[in-house]
Amino acid sequence: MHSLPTLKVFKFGGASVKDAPAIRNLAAIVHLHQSQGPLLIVVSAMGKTTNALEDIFQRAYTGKPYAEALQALEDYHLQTAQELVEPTHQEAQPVLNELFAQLRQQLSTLIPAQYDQQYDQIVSFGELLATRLVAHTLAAQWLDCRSLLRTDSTWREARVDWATTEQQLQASLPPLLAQGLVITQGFLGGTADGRTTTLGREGSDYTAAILAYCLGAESVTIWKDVAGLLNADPKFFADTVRYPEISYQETIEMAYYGASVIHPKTIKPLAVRGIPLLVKSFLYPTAEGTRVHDCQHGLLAPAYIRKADQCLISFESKDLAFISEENLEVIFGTLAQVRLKIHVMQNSAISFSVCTDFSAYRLEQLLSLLRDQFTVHYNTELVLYTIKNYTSDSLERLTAGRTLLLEQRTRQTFQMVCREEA
Ligand SMILES: Nc1ncnc2c1ncn2[C@@H]1O[C@H](COP(=O)(O)OP(=O)(O)O)[C@@H](O)[C@H]1O
Ligand SMILES: N[C@@H](CC(=O)OP(=O)(O)O)C(=O)O
Repeated sequence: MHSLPTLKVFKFGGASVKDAPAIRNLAAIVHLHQSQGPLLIVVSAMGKTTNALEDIFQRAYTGKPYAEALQALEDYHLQTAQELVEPTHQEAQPVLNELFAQLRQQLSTLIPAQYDQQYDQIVSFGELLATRLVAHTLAAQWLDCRSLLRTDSTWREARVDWATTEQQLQASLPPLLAQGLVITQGFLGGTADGRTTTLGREGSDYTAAILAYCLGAESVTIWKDVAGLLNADPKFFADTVRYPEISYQETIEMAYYGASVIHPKTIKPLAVRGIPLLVKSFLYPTAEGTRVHDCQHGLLAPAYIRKADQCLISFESKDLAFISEENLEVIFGTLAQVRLKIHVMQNSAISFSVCTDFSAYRLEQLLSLLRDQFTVHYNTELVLYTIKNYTSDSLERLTAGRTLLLEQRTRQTFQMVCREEA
């Protein structure tokens, strides 16, 4: 493999490009590091743009009005461009106008019955817009990663074609990086026939890891609004502690259980090639942060992980038959078919329960496929909590005053499903 051993990959997420001051702060961080070797910058959509695009898409797909929401999104981008100093504004405005014209055109010609595919074509505009703005601000090269990051057509959660992606990136990136900074989009990929795919919500961290893996980079840094990888989300827990260093394995488990600071697919490619992941604060860019790498450490402080918007679905066989391997095969097959992922499962004699993300659309599909065979009950607006490396104190802290709908524990990990706090 032709690696770029001094290449650093920086990933800036929605919070770090949410407005003009944030983009200026990004530029300051980049300027600090620019002279230290080649730099590849991965950028997500601005602020909550992906949520806004999801909403606009949903409205357009179901025939509801969306013009106002689309105008607000356009104003948000143009206003941000305007607040950035010249020549960013002059240069970026026609590009943003052109992208919004394309978006309007695509929204008005959505193809029915291709929900997930159409979703990717629309929601991907967030990253296209943000990267244009950042590239103009930094006067840097803009790379459309959809032509290089090859995926299959598993819409909304595309799988990477590693061999093709590696070969294409290795052929294209070194000459570009030799000329200076390169800005590209997180979250997006492209099929062999040129259609846009997305890698799953919050997938830009994963993009950074894919690029680093394929180019044999020195490190990946993800710039966040927190001090590093903490033992809990500070938005929901007081007294969090930062892990100064942590192993790939611990991190992969935390991300898998739902620590949303790192996309769960990010770690594996980095671990395979021994590339460290640095989680750093864009608010305090010179502070230490967290180094995720191949390291040994003692027992870590218990990690509390909160996964909101969960749904607990239980299936009972209609004839009081026991839950058998045959029944489970049907249930698993149907969950896979409607693309609902199981986060926790439990069975009793005649009932089988799974905790999944809530999606009204996918739940309705599931019910229509299984209603004849099973009695299906479900509860929504639930939270799945996990404690890794739990202690009796941490269990007490989390469970006090809560009614649990489901509980499970192994030697290191405790999980419970309960109602969303009011
Ligand atoms: N264990 C954790 N450590 C640090 N932050 C966490 C953790 N779990 C969840 N978070 C949340 O992750 C957020 C940062 O991730 P995210 O919002 O995805 O960043 P971005 O979209 O800007 O890349 C933090 O603001 C914090 O609320
Ligand atoms: N913009 C996409 C991809 C992403 O990774 O975003 P962020 O880096 O802001 O989590 C999303 O919101 O899902």
